[in-house]
This record gives sequence, structure tokens and C-alpha cells, in this order.
Amino acid sequence: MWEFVQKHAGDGVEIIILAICIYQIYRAFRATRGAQILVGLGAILVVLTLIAGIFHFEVINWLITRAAALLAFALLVIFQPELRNALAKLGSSRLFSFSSTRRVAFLERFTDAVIALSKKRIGALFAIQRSISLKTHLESGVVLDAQFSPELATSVFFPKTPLHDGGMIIADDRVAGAGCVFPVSQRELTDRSLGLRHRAGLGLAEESDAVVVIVSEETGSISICVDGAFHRNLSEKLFREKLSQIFLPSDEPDETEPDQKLDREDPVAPARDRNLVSD
Ligand SMILES: Nc1ncnc2c1ncn2[C@@H]1O[C@H](COP(=O)(O)OP(=O)(O)OP(=O)(O)O)[C@@H](O)[C@H]1O
Repeated sequence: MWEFVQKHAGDGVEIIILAICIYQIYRAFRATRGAQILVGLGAILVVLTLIAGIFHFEVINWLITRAAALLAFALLVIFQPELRNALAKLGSSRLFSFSSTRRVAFLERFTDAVIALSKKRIGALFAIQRSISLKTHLESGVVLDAQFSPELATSVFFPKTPLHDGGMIIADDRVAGAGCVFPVSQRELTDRSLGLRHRAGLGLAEESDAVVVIVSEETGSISICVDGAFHRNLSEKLFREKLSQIFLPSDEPDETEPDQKLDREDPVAPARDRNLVSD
């Protein structure tokens, strides 16, 4: 028995390490579009390997071994957006740049602005940059580099004003720009009434680690998209709590259930040390 353990201990450790790695990769990618392709490819590969093994199909076996290298390359292409984000997160600082006093003051002003917009039923889309730069999206809008205030937010999103279409990008506690076009999410949403504003917010949260806040023009409802989760129809209290949780992480645990959980359970990654949107 002891001999057996000694002989196979290495194999056991290897299996555990591989299982942890595969599970972590699965967790990181399971809610992405690429994951569905990966599951499909994996299923085909398993079935073919089994059939080839049972019936000793040599040609299929040969093809499977050769296809492995091609598959590795295909995975790099399929998961290019996810890999880019993961590498960007790795290379970025996770420390909040602006002081906690400034952060709290900004959160106060920001919450007031969102609640005021919601009460007036003025549609709005905010993206608060964290570690991944939103510079490419800023280029699609108008650079402002202004101090954030509820008055400014209302003016920007007021219907028919030149900047009301599109999203506002906030980097640290400043408005980097407005009228920005965000990537529209392609995922299936259970609620068909959600239009482009919500899809654009969700799309940006899928592509980056930004905290996206959406105010519906139709209903005045407030939603947050963060780390792939979609928290919809938040009450004033829940909205304040959710923002505190995200930006002042020592607060109480999450009470809200995300509607469209994309299962990226990354911890909150605070913004970088810069005033405007970074390179
Ligand atoms: N790709 C995009 N990036 C940023 N903003 C966008 C994008 N697409 C649409 N929008 C904004 O969304 C507005 C249209 O919202 P739409 O009514 O389709 O969305 P909605 O999710 O139903 O929101 P609401 O509840 O406010 O109506 C546009 O006027 C524009 O300001």
C-alpha cells in the first residue's frame, strides 16, 4: 500500500494541479461567447477520441493528434478579447489612485446625479474606468476633462443636447468625455424591452472592468453592470450600497442578485493613478 502511494503520489499531485488549472480556466471563460465554441469543440474531440479508441480508427486518431496544435492556435484567436483583458488586468495597478476622501466625495456626487436623472427620467449611460483603459472608447466621443457634478451630468444627458447620445466616461473623479460609443453586447437578454443603451452598458462591462451605470429613459430604473454581472432595477438604497461595495470594499456583503451573471468573479479592481483616461 505504502509502495503504491509512493509510486503514484507524483501522479496524484499532477492530477490535482491540472484539475485546479482546468477549473480556473473554465471559471474565467465559462460565460463568454468563446466558451460555447470551446465546449462544442471539446465535445467533438472527446466523441471522436472515444470512437477512434474503441474501433481503432487510425486515420481519425492521426487527425486528432495533428489537430491539437491547430486547436491551440484557434483558441488564441477565439479568446483574444478575454486574453487581452486578462493581460491588461495583470499589468495594471490595483490600487485606487485618488484618496479615500476624494473617492467618497465623488461617490456622493455621482449617486446624487444618478438618482436625480432617474427621478427626471433622463436616460444616461456612465462608465467609470478602473484598471483597464477606456481610451479607445473615449476617441469615439468628445473629450471634456471636467470635474464631475450632478449639474454637468444632467446637462450632458438632457434630451436633444449635442452630447446626450452615447455614454460618459469617468476616470478617477473626472469626466473624461461624453457622447462615447460603447460596444453592444450580443448576449441574449431575457428582458426584450432592454434596448441599445443597456446592451451598450453590458457590452462595455463584458469587454473591460469598468463599472457601468445605466439610467433608463423609459422607466427611470437604475442598473449597474460590473465584472460581467448585470444588477437591474436597483432601488436608491441598493444602488448606494452596491456602489459602496464596489468602490469602498470593506462595506457590507452584496444583497442584490445579478440578473445576468456572467460568472466572472474577479475582485474589484480600482482605478489607476491618472486624471484622464489612460493609454
Ligand atoms: N453603442 C452605444 N454606445 C453608447 N450609447 C448608446 C449606444 N447605442 C445606443 N446608445 C444610447 O442609447 C440610446 C437608445 O436607447 P434605447 O432606447 O435603445 O435603449 P434602452 O436600453 O431601451 O434604454 P431606455 O430604457 O433608456 O429607453 C441612444 O439614444 C444612445 O444615447
